[in-house]
Amino acid sequence: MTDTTSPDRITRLHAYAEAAIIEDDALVGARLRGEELGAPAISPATGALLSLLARTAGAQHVVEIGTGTGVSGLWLLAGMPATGVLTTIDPEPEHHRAARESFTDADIAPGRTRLINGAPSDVLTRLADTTYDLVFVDGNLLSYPAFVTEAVRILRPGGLLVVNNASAGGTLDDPTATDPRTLAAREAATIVADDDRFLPAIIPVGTGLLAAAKAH
Ligand SMILES: C[S@@+](CC[C@H](N)C(=O)[O-])C[C@H]1O[C@@H](n2cnc3c(N)ncnc32)[C@H](O)[C@@H]1O
Repeated sequence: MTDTTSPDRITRLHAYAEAAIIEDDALVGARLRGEELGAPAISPATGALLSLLARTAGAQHVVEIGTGTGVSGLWLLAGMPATGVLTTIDPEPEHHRAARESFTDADIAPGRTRLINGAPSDVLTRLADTTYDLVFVDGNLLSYPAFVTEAVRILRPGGLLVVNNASAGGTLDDPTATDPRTLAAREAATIVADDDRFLPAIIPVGTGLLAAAKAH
């Protein structure tokens, strides 16, 4: 009988999940801008899953931490209703300029995106409690505990928290890894795991997604 848990098979399945997603010209352009500016984007399969989650959550009001050049934003917008608004935060003005180009290329109406340039930890504290349908956390791993704490606060009941790079680049499950990035990713996961209002799951796509639904 085939061993469905063999490392080879899992690696092939991951490769298939990524290769099965064909990105359109706007996404390809956004990804290229990210490579040029050193802002690595989520993987295609992660993007497809973000769209799926946004659509199933009926996400009208979405917050993204770590805009980059707009790859994850485009995937989120693709799953949101046409009236949905993406609020996306990044400290780098150059990344926001590139993301604006990406959104324009994809014919995203200007009113559908709110790009806030600033330190995400500061900007997040200004967002209202229990308002947002979905919060996508990306960007600086060291700040994940602060981001997740704020995300928990601003999500509405029934809202969805999605944390990118939940494996901290693959070190999270290594008990000997005690570097600050791994510790921060563990702390962020623990905040969610210890909060009885959340139903979490780790999804092995890209570098790992932590998804958690807030109780109604
Ligand atoms: C990995 S890229 C984001 C990629 C984007 N989410 C995507 O998939 O298209 C990380 C972004 O986080 C931003 N960033 C830098 N420092 C940050 C911080 N302290 N907090 C949050 N984001 C930060 C960077 O400017 C960069 O645009």
